[in-house]
Parts: sequence; structure tokens; C-alpha cells
Amino acid sequence: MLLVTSAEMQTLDELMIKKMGVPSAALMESIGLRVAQVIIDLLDGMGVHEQMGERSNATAVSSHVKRIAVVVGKGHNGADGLVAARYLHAFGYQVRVWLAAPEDELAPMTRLQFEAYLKLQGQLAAEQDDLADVDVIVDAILGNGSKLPLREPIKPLLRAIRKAERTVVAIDLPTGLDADTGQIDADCVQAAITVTCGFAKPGLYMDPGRNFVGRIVVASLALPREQAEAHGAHHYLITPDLAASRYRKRPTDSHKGTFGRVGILAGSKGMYGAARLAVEAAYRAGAGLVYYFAPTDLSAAWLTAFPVEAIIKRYPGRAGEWTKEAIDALVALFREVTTGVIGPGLGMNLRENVELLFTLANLPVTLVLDADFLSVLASLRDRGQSWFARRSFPTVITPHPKEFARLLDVSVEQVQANRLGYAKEFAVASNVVVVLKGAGTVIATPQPRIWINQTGNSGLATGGTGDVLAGMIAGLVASGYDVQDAAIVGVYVHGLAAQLACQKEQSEESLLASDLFRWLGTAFRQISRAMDISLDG
Ligand SMILES: NC(=O)C1=CN([C@@H]2O[C@H](COP(=O)(O)OP(=O)(O)OC[C@H]3O[C@@H](n4cnc5c(N)ncnc54)[C@H](O)[C@@H]3O)[C@@H](O)[C@H]2O)[C@@H](O)CC1
Ligand SMILES: [K+]
Repeated sequence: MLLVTSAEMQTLDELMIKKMGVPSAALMESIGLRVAQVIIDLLDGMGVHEQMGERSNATAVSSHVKRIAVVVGKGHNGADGLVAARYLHAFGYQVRVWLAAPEDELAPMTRLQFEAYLKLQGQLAAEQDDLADVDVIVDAILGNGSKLPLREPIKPLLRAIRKAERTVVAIDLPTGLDADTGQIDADCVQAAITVTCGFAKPGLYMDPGRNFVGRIVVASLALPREQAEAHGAHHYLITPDLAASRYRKRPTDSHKGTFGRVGILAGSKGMYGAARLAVEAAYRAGAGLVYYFAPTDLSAAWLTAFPVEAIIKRYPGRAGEWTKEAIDALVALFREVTTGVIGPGLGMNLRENVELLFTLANLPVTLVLDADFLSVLASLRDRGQSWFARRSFPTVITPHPKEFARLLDVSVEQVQANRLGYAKEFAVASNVVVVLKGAGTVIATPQPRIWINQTGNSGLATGGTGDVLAGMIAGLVASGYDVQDAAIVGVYVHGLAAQLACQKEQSEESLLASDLFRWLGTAFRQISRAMDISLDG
């Protein structure tokens, strides 16, 4: 599903009004009517009407008519609220408008809507009215034109809304939520439903904001998605349909050569579990063959922990001691595969041999870089920029926020406050696909295009799940996906497997990374079936 940032939505509003000739007031009318309809449905669900069939008859709303408070800001979000108030009043509901700003500060369009509402005998809240006495509060205070932090005098009003503990329907976004980042003000409105205007905004799906939006209804402005994309919109939510559309059915006339070979350089003393997880994950995501590159000193006892399907290829030397001989051997081994994973549990010693480190940049295969290897690159003077500049084959990096913060030389808090922005910036500057992990994993490509994932749960916040994800993405690439789709499908299926595991046999506390393997099959079947359905339909 297409998501549109605050600035993009402003451009699209302008496009509709100035180029397409749809009057601004007509757009507001359609949004306000949609909000009114959503509220009527909500009240139906709350048992407000005596008989369902009476809805169309304005005078037939039940005698215990419910009360609706519409809290109106001075901008166009307030204008949408006033249109909704006008319809709800006409349909016979008891509506009271609360102005969040002095009347003489209303924007011209908002003022016109305010006057129309009053001329039709719409009522304002009286001094003694209490928001706690209504059934539904409509948050039409701030929308897409707002930027955090919130200014007075809005904050006391938001606290009054919270204290009232009523059902809130927010127009466009809950006041106090940043449309682009999902960051919130401490007094952010907690909505039960958000009716968002035109297209959904990324912040509605990102932490912590996504916990404040309730159910999302997209009120269309009749602008086709392709037009929005042609005018620069490039953010997407990975919905089940989107994931299914990227799923590739495996050809029937296939053999193990069809699905490529993954080579994995991972593990060090005490950390071979990371390598083992990546190996199995690459197989479970569909790779034809998975090679594990092991130093000669790795004991045979350890290797028995690896899946029997793993092909063990030795390189000379001891774990963590990077010699020219070891790297030369690895370069030759990587020539035998189509896709590589470098990093899980690998340790940091490579940073001491920059020349050998740069040799790996020339590997003529798609690489998935994770964990320690990213920290090694971040420790370079230019934080890996010249290493990435050397790559001539596709590269995917799968950092968690701390690893990404090191690569960017910013704080983890800065990364988390602007996940989309940093992921995009790095993907473009370094020509890599960034998979920024954490709740709501973000995928950014150099084009740039950005996706937000919704699957997964807190069970994934445990050691080893990142190694599984890196292995899966490599397995998908090896079996024929391009890096972008491998990241989308890998991230989606990985999160879905965590959800399935927690529904069926584990909990978010008890989930282990290795539990995911049992559920990858079910997760893949879900998106492959969804694809069949969408093809048939
Ligand atoms: N342009 C149009 O014709 C359309 C606008 N629409 C509605 O208009 C909204 C956007 O309208 P606006 O651009 O007027 O913006 P808003 O109504 O979101 O807010 C703008 C007002 O809020 C104030 N403000 C901004 N940040 C603040 C802060 N941190 N603290 C306190 N006050 C702050 C500004 O001074 C300004 O007066 C959308 O959210 C949507 O609801 C929709 O009806 C679609 C069509
Ligand atoms: K709002």
C-alpha cells in the first residue's frame, strides 16, 4: 500500500486543486462526509440506533441520541471537522463544536466552514460543557500541516481529551503524532479510529505512533496511486497482498542448481551458533546449496551441530586470524557461490587488516552483510563508504539500530527518531539495500524506494533472529529473487513466522531464533496461497 509523507501529501493536494481543478472545498466535503459516515457506523456498533434501518431518516435516530464533540483547530484539519459536524448535525445527532483557537484566527476556508455550520443551526460547546459527557470526540485539531513539538494552548486541550476517556475519531492523524516518523508528543491523542486523508502516512505505521491511531480508514481523494507515484511518492507498507505479489513460485522443472549456492562466512570462537542459524535459514528460504566456510581449526565436534545438508568448505588458518592465505582461499571459495553472507558472529578482528577487508569488497557475488562485519566497516575512518563504493555487485545490509547508528556516526536515538530518513539516505549514498531491523523493519533501496514491515513481535528481540534473517535474504537471492524482493519477502516471512510460532506453541517471552524454522513453511505457504488467490481473482 502506498504511503505518502506530509510534504508529498501537500504537493498532491496542490496537484488536485491547481492542476486537476478539483476545488479545495470539494476535497474537504468528501473527507468530512467520510468522517461522518465512519462515526455513524461506529455509533451503530455501539448500539446507538434503535433500528438499523432508521439511519437514513435523520429524525429517527433513537431518543438517547449520542453526543459528539468535534474539536476544531484553526487550519484545514479543523475545516474537515466542521464539514463532518455539519453532516452529523443534519443527520440528527447532538453535535457540539469546540474551537481549539480563537475564532478570528481560523484559516479562511475553515472560517467559511464554521460560518456554514452556524448558519445551519450547528451548536458550539457552552462554557459548562464537559468533554467527558459525550460519546465520541472528533479530533480535528491538527493534521498534516502540523510539526512537533506542539505549541500551547493546544496541550491542555489534549490533556482534557485524554482525561475524558471517550472514543476518539481522529481526522488525518491523531493530534501530536508526526506523519513522517511516528514520533509523538507526550500529550498525543489516543484514537480509536483514524480517518486519514488521501493516502495513509508512514507515521501511522511506525512506533510509537502506531499505538495511537487505532483502526485506519483511508478516505480517498480520487487521485490514482500511479499519479501519486509519478509525483514522487515512494513509501510503501508491506501488506499481505504486497508480500504475496513479490513471492516467486518455484518452477516445476527445477533442480538444485536452479536455486543457486549461498556461501556463508560467519562465526568465531563461542559464536558458531550464529553461523549455524544463517546456514539453516538460507536453506529454509529456498537456496539450492549452502556452503559454510570454516577455518581449519574449527573442530569436527562443532560441525556436527550444523544441518547435515550444509556443505563444509575449509579455509586455512584459525578463527579470527585473518591472513592473506585465508582471504585468498575465501575469495576462491566465494567464486563457487552466487550469493554470500558475511558477518553473523564473525568477531571484529578483520578491522585490523584493512587491506584484506577491502579484498572482500571485490567479491563478484551479491552480498548480505550483517552484525560484526557491519561494525568492522563502521570502524573504518570513512565508516565504510569507500568499501561500499568498491562494490560492483548488489549489496544488502541488515543492521539493527545500534549497528546502523555506528555506520552513520549518529546516536541510536537519532536513528530511531527518523528510521525512514536515515535508511533512505544511506541506501542512496552507498548504493545498497538497507534492511533496518527493529519493530517495523524498514527496507530502503537506492532508487529510492522505502517499505515498512508490519509482521513480527517482541519475541524477535532475542539473540540469533538477525542471523536467521540474513540467511533467509541470501537464500531468497540465490533462488532467483532480486535483492529488493528478497528483502521484502524475507522480512515479511521472518516476522510472520514469529507471529505463527507465538500463536501456536511459543510466547513472545519463550521464542528462540531456531523456533522460527518450524514456522517458515507455514509463513511461505500463506503468501504463496495469497498469490494464487490474487491471480485467480
Ligand atoms: N488542502 C486541502 O484542501 C485539503 C486539506 N485537508 C485537510 O487539511 C489538513 C492540513 O491542513 P493545514 O495545512 O491547514 O494544516 P493543519 O490543519 O494540520 O494545521 C495547521 C495549523 O496548525 C498550526 N500548527 C502547526 N503546528 C503546530 C504545533 N506544533 N502546535 C500548535 N499548532 C500548530 C499552524 O499554525 C496552522 O494554523 C489535512 O490534515 C486534512 O485534514 C483535506 O481536507 C484534504 C484537502
Ligand atoms: K487530527
